[in-house]
Amino acid sequence: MASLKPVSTSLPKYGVGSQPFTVFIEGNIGSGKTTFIEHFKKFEDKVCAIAEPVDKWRNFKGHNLLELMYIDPDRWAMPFQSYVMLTMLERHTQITDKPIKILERSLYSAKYCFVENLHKSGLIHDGMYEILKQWYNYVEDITHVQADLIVYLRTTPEVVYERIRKRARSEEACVPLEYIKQLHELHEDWLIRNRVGHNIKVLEIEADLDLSEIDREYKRSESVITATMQQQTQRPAVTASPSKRSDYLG
Ligand SMILES: Nc1ncnc2c1ncn2[C@@H]1O[C@H](COP(=O)(O)OP(=O)(O)O)[C@@H](O)[C@H]1O
Ligand SMILES: Nc1nc2c(ncn2[C@H]2C[C@H](O)[C@@H](COP(=O)(O)O)O2)c(=O)[nH]1
Repeated sequence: MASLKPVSTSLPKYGVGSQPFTVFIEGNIGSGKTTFIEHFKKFEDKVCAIAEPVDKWRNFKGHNLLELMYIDPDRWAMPFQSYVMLTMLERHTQITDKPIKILERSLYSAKYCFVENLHKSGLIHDGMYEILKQWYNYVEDITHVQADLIVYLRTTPEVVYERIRKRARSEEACVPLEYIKQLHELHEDWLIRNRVGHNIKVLEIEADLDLSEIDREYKRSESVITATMQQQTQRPAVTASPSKRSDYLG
């Protein structure tokens, strides 16, 4: 059978020019991403804030895929990851008329942290891993993923482990500290050591700070988001019309 031709690099990607300045909020489980995004809801006239679709994962046509992934990863980690990819891609391509889009997590944390960890831990077979990687490569070949800034809620595993226990999400009841440590190192490889060689600006937030002290970090991130947007609008707008970039926080 003739081999499929590779996707032509000359074809325009789906979604080019359709997305505004886009920020990913990344961090370990329990690092405070949802709480951080709630803080930005007060800028709702300028910010389209999109939470991670955990509810979709916990009830997909009556199936709790998140729970199935945790209790039977050999069987359910792969289908769970494929549904994560679908739901995250829906968010990356979601249209908004607001000048700033803030996403909780991204295709990239699923790829570089969770899928990597499942494979390193032997919870997904090499064949499954290769299928998922090929899906990621194809999706990135044909779809424009707007990524202008990553806000990394940097934490220590022990701190977030306690937060997860207090939050007491039933599906996470059996998550061991070792799993959180593995995810921490993969976030550090990706966002601090830049082992994947991405060129997205990363803002590191001290997310171990308690709720009573972290406000200063939220304020700092507002300033960096605004400043990064201004720097970008001084360069020719490549992937979104300048009009989408005219407004700022504040
Ligand atoms: N800075 C913080 N200090 C202490 N607890 C926090 C902080 N941020 C969030 N939490 C709490 O920790 C738990 C996880 O926060 P959440 O925002 O759901 O994290 P994520 O979305 O990253 O999993 C929640 O119970 C939340 O109330
Ligand atoms: N196996 C995977 N699990 C994932 C992925 N993305 C999120 N998750 C899990 C981790 C948590 O139990 C829950 C929500 O994450 P929070 O950090 O918001 O608490 O979903 C993934 O890609 N693979």
